[in-house]
Amino acid sequence: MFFAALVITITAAAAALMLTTIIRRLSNYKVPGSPLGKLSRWHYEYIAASGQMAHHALRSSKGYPGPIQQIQPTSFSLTHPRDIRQLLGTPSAFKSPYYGILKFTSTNSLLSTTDAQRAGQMRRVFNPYFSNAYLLRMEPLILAQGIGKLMHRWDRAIEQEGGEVNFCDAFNLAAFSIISNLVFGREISEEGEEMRTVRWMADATTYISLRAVLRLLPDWLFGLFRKLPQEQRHYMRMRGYVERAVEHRRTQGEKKSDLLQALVDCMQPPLSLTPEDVLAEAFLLLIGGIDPTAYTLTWTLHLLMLYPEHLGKAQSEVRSLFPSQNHRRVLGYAEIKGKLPFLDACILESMRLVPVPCVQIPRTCPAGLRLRESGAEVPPGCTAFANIWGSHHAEAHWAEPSRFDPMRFVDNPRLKHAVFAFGHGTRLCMGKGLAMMNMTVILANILRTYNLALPPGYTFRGPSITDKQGVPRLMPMTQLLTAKPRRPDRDCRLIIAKHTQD
Ligand code: HEM
Repeated sequence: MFFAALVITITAAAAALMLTTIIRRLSNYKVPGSPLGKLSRWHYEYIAASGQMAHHALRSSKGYPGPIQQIQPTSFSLTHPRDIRQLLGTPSAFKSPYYGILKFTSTNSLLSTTDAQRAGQMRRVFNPYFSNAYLLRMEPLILAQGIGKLMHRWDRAIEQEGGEVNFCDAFNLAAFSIISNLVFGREISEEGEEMRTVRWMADATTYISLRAVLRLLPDWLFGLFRKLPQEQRHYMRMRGYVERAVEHRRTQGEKKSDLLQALVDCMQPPLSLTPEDVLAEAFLLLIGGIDPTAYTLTWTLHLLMLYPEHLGKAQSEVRSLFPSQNHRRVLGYAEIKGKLPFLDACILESMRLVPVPCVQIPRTCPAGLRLRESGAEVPPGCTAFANIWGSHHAEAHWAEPSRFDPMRFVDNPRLKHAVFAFGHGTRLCMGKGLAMMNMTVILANILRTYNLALPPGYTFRGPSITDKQGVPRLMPMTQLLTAKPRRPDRDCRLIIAKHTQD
């Protein structure tokens, strides 16, 4: 009797506690949001781990329920560009512990650290190597390794293979060559070797991305997915590549003046980085430097191919300013910077439509952060996600958001401040200048030199070329940490021919 009463009392108490928690959570913070998300953090973790973050961010911005939404019991998502700028521009809104999933090795890098002091120190170490002056000095190397080698291969493909090329592979290879020479002072020399390295790199980033999103799941579930033999093997190869570069630099007598040397020098006081710390930073430069640049280029060229009117316009712009009497001369950044407004707009519009490396950028909120647009005060210690994908597609901010329309930036240059593909504020991407230089130079030279056509039997869209709104459909995408084409072997092919008349 006594035990029965005890069990009933405990059960009733537990039920009452659960009910109060549910009611408290649902009525918590008077902002819109899905009840599931308000009740439990697992709903959103599942969305992230299943690669649906972009889809979810998009869905949450459709119909625009307002500038702020609750996505977890203590997490909010911000969609208005002004609120995003305010959040990312607030120095005391530190990176949230979510960044822990972005550890490339066993220690934190600049990207994953939530320690603002350590981040400040590392940014000061990196800064001189991303300055305009340094990049201009290194331009001959960047051009030779990137567009120079790419055009050499494409010219050969015209002569030997009927002009069929894969632009996704070409951009990965170009980005890899530039970073391995600029950062590590190393060449990937033989032709066969180059393509194999690029495949290892793609597998390594898949492994890192999967490991990152699976870390959102409970440990036991992560354990089940841990075995990805090929991806893991290739991750280890790339790790070996970075380790050997660091080790070689540490042990060789001669000092160089590059990023790797700057990192190796940090092993001395005052920073006293451990070898694992140096490895983590070097790995960040490799992966952060290659993946986003190569895939932003891939999406931009894909979009230009889907919209022939914009392709034609971009080609005319570069060809009329820089006639191609001498095909062998590669256009450099100093020559074209600021002179190709339409091409600049195409790159920006592509980064708006597909902001490759970021869906949501999370920050831990400090006390007293009142958002100007929503008027909400996010409770201190809670996570606020800058919903980049959602903001870039919100109908409240963009006319026909799913359409690739570079003219929107030509007509209204101020709109560029609402594009956050490189982040914003104190933790803005360090490689923005290098990436813009690479992307502009590569695209301008391709558009000037080659005529581009889709190969026969180019079928990713199946029977319907456009979506319900009449907008050309993008090739299928895999969205883990970065947005990549799902079938680059099928969907990133082009037939190229040399352009001969201006
Ligand atoms: C189109 C190309 C690129 C895009 C779209 C891009 C985008 C981003 C984004 C969104 C972040 C994170 C911002 C945040 O978490 O708040 C970031 C961070 C970073 N990126 Fe990039 N990135 C690109 C190319 C590069 C390149 C070429 C490098 C250098 C080799 C680079 C180095 C870094 C570094 C070091 C950070 C960490 C900065 C910090 O946490 O303070 N990125 N990038």
